[in-house]
Amino acid sequence: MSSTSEPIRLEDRIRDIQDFPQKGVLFKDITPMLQDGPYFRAAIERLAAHYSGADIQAVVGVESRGFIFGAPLAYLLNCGFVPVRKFGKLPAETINIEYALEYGTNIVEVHKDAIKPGQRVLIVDDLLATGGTVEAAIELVEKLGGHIAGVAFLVELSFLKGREHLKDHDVFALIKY
Ligand SMILES: O=P(O)(O)OC[C@H]1O[C@H](OP(=O)(O)OP(=O)(O)O)[C@H](O)[C@@H]1O
Ligand SMILES: Nc1ncnc2[nH]cnc12
Repeated sequence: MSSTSEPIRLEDRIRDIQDFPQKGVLFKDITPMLQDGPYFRAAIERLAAHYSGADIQAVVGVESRGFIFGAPLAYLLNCGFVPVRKFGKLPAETINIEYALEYGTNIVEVHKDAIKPGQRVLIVDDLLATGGTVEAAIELVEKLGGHIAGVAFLVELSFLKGREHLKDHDVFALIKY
C-alpha cells in the first residue's frame, strides 16, 4: 500500500516486461497497479470522473483485463456491465467476430440481447495497442444497434497507432506511451 498523501502517478505502477508473450513485444504489466489499492482506486475514479455526465447506459468490457476496469466503472456510473468474452464462454445466443491483436488472433462474442438499440455504450479495456480488440468490440456493439458514446483505456501505446483505427470515436486514455 502507498501513502495517500503522495500524488498518484499511475505510470509508477506499470512495469515493462520485454519479449512477453513473444519476442519483440514490450508488455505493459498492470498488475503492480492492481495490487496497490489507492492506485487502482485512483484509476477507476479518474475514468468515472471523465464520463460523469456523459449519460452512459452500459459499459462493455473485453475479456479479461477489460473486466477488471469495466465492472467497477459501471458500478460508479450506475449502469449495467456487458461482457465481451472470448469464444465459447457465453451460454445464450451470441454474435461473434475474429480479429487480430498485437500478438495473435482471437474470436470474441457477446450475447445478442445484451445491448438495446440506441443504448449509449462505453467500451473499456486496459490497453490500446493495435486497436484490433477494441475495433472488434465496437463492431459487435454496433451490430446490435448500440451507440458508441466513448472508448476508454487505462493505457494507450501511441506508437502502435491504434487510435487511427478509431477515428470515428471519442477515445480517452489515462496514460499514453
Ligand atoms: O489493441 P490490441 O492490439 O488489440 O491489443 C490490446 C488487447 O490485448 C490485451 O488483451 P489479450 O487478448 O492479451 O487478453 P487478456 O485481456 O485476457 O490478457 C489487452 O487487454 C487488450 O484487450
Ligand atoms: N504491449 C502490450 N502490453 C500489454 N498488453 C498488451 N496487449 C496488446 N499489446 C500489449
